[in-house]
Amino acid sequence: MFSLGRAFVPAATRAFSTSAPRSTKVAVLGAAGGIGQPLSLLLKQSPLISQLSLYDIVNTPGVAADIAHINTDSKVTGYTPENNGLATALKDSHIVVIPAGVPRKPGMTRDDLFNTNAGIVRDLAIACAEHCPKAHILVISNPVNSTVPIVAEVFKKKGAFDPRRLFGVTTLDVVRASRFVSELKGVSCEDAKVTVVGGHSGVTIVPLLSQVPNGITIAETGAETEALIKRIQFGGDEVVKAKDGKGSATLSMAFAGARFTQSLLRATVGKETGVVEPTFVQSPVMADKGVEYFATNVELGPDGVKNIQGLGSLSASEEKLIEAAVPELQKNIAKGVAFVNGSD
Ligand SMILES: NC(=O)C1=CN([C@@H]2O[C@H](COP(=O)(O)OP(=O)(O)OC[C@H]3O[C@@H](n4cnc5c(N)ncnc54)[C@H](O)[C@@H]3O)[C@@H](O)[C@H]2O)C=CC1
Ligand SMILES: O=C([O-])CC(=O)C(=O)O
Repeated sequence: MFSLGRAFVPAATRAFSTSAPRSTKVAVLGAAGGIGQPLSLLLKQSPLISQLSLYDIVNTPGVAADIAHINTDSKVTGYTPENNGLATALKDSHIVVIPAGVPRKPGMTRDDLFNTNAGIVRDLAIACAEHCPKAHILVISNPVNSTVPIVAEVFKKKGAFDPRRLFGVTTLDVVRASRFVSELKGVSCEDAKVTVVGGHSGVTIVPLLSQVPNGITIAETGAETEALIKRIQFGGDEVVKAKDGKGSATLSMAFAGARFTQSLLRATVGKETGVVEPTFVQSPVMADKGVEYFATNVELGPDGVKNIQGLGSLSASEEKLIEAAVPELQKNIAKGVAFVNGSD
């Protein structure tokens, strides 16, 4: 489990710095945005990163200059499209995190972002496949259920696809679910661990509340449980509404994105074993239902995806939630695949 104290405070940086690898470059694409800036700030605190490479179409020099003054050991560089900036930003990257693209406004679904974000993600994926084909690609840009297949199809066309290295970042769903359960039950977030599976939009977000450990019991049915499930599935809308036209979750997403990136670094460069995070990956779990990508808990290893965990035992209500997620996921995934394959 990610822990601020362990991973991100300067004291921990000093404690870990002697064993940190000499050259681990992490690139953030969309680094000047609402998510990109705080995410880059949090990543600057990671002792497992030696170079933080910040790319955006605007404003990156300022963001990079600012973050570069923080006295942790990593070097920060900023790039815009000028002077072949994207290629330089990506070259030799171990991880590329992608929060580039537009966020929702009230009344929009994540799928409504497809028309703008699909092209942005496709073009960035082409650049990744050309300049850092072995990098781990972490997709934050929505709609995640479609943008992850877009990246996969681009990499397949370039002969560079390795499903162990492509991740849709769904960490915010478990971060939220944990917080909501802790509020409802009056328990610590540390204890309120919620497995969330499926995808990253509305009904495709499926919390497995019957599996919450540590003696926390949540009724299978009833108004309280229904409201909790709805809140987890539509937590993003809560933020979009509160921001009232000024975007969607940025700070909690930066926290979640930093947690996932740090976990992947711990497993890949830190060679730590037993690192498990939920993530939307090419997965056998629902393949027999025609769903090629699916989020479950995944054990991360030196090459990325090491072991995709199954669903465990489900209540009858959870079976129904998964059934409801399947057609939506099929549609979202097919849309992403068609976008790349129809765009030659
Ligand atoms: N996976 C998840 O759980 C979450 C995903 N998101 C998604 O993350 C994305 C970004 O959200 P925000 O940071 O709030 O948006 P934002 O608009 O504040 O920032 C996006 C940044 O992307 C940059 N950008 C646009 N086109 C680019 C390109 N071709 N190359 C590089 N950079 C480019 C923009 O200049 C801007 O700085 C949205 O699609 C949003 O829906 C948001 C929250 C949670
Ligand atoms: O709701 C949105 O559009 C942003 C997002 O993915 C989230 O907050 O989970």
